[in-house]
Amino acid sequence: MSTTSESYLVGLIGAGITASLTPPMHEAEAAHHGLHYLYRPVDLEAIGRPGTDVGELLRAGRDLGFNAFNITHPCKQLVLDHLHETTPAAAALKAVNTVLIRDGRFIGHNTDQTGFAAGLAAELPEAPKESVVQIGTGGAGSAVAAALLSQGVQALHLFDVDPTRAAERAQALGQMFPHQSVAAAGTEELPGLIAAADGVVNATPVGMHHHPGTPIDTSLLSARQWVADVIYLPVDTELITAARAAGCRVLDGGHMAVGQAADAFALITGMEPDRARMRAYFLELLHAQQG
Ligand SMILES: NC(=O)C1=CN([C@@H]2O[C@H](COP(=O)(O)OP(=O)(O)OC[C@H]3O[C@@H](n4cnc5c(N)ncnc54)[C@H](O)[C@@H]3O)[C@@H](O)[C@H]2O)C=CC1
Ligand SMILES: O=C1C[C@@](O)(C(=O)O)C[C@@H](O)[C@@H]1O
Repeated sequence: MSTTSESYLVGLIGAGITASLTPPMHEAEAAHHGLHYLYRPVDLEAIGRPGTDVGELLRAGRDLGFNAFNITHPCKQLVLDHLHETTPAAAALKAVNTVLIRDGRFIGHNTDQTGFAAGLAAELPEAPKESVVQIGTGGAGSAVAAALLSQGVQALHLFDVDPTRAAERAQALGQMFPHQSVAAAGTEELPGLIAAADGVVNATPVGMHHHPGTPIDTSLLSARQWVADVIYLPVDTELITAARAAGCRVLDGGHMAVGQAADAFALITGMEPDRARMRAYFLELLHAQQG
């Protein structure tokens, strides 16, 4: 038996997340810390609820004794209206993926941003950051762009097949980071920007198992550059593989997946997780899932 002060009850609210690897990552790390910790996916598709029910589900979770929730697609923006407090970074991004429940109040954080930033700092600590090109400016891309700027990228060039989205993101991020340069890039200037950049980041779905290919012409890459991907299905995307072959340093998408989970775990428990151990377990889970 355990009381609410001795155990943790956590959930993930989102659509199509029943097979997510985040719940087992949290539970395995908690076991290493000797914690009673249960983490349940609350799959909107499985329970037939729309994303707009996220506030109702949060309040039900609070009443049932949950300590925290991760929040994912399609609720990262919808949840904002239901929070009592939001960190300045998450408020600026207008996206929350972690809600702590403290004294009945909901406090929103964004560990997608901090998780990507932590992976970049740990894996590519010496990476030059004068100029970076990021492809894709959707949900994950917004958090990644803010992470890149928070890590000191001086000039960030954003490209998206939806140029309006890239322009809006560039403007919003420019306001968040007024001392750095953020600009939307056009199709014609992209090859030149990629060839000249210190780093190239993919935040599109291109490269996933069901969406093969690379989002850029990889012949533009050279050994002095670093390349990051957000995709982790597979971990070794065509982009990461081509970048490695060109001699580039790489950051695969598994680092963001583990980083967001590790940062949420730290916020929920107040304990520092062993990130290398979480990464090793994550890779084990991925391999098992792929048979
Ligand atoms: N590692 C992690 O923890 C996470 C990884 N992801 C990955 O991020 C990927 C993107 O997810 P979201 O941002 O949620 O999707 P999204 O649909 O919100 O954004 C994708 C963006 O990429 C753009 N895009 C698509 N193809 C493009 C191309 N060829 N060139 C330029 N832009 C292109 C779209 O117009 C859109 O703006 C997912 O496929 C997933 O694999 C997502 C969340 C967390
Ligand atoms: O978007 C994601 C991915 C996720 O939903 C998952 O299933 O691993 C977990 C969320 O915390 C994170 O923000």
